[in-house]
Amino acid sequence: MEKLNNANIRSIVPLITPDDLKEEYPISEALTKQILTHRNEVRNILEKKDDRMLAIVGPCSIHDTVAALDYAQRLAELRERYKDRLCIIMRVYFEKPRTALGWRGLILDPDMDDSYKLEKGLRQARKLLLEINNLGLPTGSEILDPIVPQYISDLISWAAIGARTTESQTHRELTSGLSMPVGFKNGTDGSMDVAINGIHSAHHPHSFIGIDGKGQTCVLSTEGNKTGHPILRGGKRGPNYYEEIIEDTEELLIKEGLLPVVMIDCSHENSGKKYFRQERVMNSIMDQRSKGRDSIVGFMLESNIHEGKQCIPEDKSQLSYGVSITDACISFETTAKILDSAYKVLDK
Ligand SMILES: O=C[C@H](O)[C@H](O)COP(=O)(O)O
Ligand SMILES: C=C(OP(=O)(O)O)C(=O)O
Repeated sequence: MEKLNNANIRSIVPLITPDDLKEEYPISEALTKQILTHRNEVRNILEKKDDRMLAIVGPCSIHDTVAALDYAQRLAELRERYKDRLCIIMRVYFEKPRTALGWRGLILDPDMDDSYKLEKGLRQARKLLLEINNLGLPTGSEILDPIVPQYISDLISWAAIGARTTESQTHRELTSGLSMPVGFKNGTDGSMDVAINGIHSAHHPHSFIGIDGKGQTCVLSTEGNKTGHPILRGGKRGPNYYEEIIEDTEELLIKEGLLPVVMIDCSHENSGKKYFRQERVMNSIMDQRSKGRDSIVGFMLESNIHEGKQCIPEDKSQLSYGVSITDACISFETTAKILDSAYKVLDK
């Protein structure tokens, strides 16, 4: 007989609970204090109580945790070297929102073969976040699935809502309950109003359905998250890191009763998805900062050990080490050069 319920569901498999995963990979008291400090650093920069710039730097997506830790060790050195002018946070993206179809990220599909071993993905993600934070390096990630934060968000110091979900009620409500500062990307079409509406919505308390640490379905009632800020990532009409656009955005934010602060994503439509153009965007950002436009409080770079991107091969042993399997990235060498130049501008 034709099924009435779950007609299109192939299987339902129970998943480890957030509490059980946290027991396997616990956060120490020292790390808890460190992450609270890192989140406060980010908040202070966003509130302009600290004039350093936020630098969210790292791979478009994590697919190889060994290479990610190798990258983190290199970035941790730069964080320490430039800490008086830059607050460097590693981009540790485990979930990929897709325009249509494509690999969904390490948590959903760690083996990159549509086998969707989620429990393995969650374990790898939590373990890696602990390892990176243990280097003294804070982590930043996109929040995509509304349940996943219960498993890993205690290890994240800054988060983003992506361009494809910035208009989503679910993500705005979810953000209102998140503990770290959260940026909203402008929409894929370039619209800033969806990001501003997202920031306003997330400021407020909400109630929605979620799970607790034991995996029990619950009504979650939130306090509201007051740390929302826009992330300019360009759109269908082109880049939005130019001076006039930043000026207009500042005016819009003030009119909306928000602090005139923005973060600029050097990648995506700000670089026309040409990874090498990120350096050009950074040059403009730093030129604007040097002329006094301190509303630009941060930037994002998609960077990996080696530049470019690769397709996911059938035989995973053929993957090139330290090369992105989603958007193309600049190399670590170029990243170090860009961060050094940014530091010199800010140090004047
Ligand atoms: O940052 C990564 C990608 O831009 C995003 O996940 C969308 O990717 P897609 O357009 O290749 O699906
Ligand atoms: C998907 C991303 O960006 P956006 O939401 O701006 O496309 C990303 O930063 O990985």
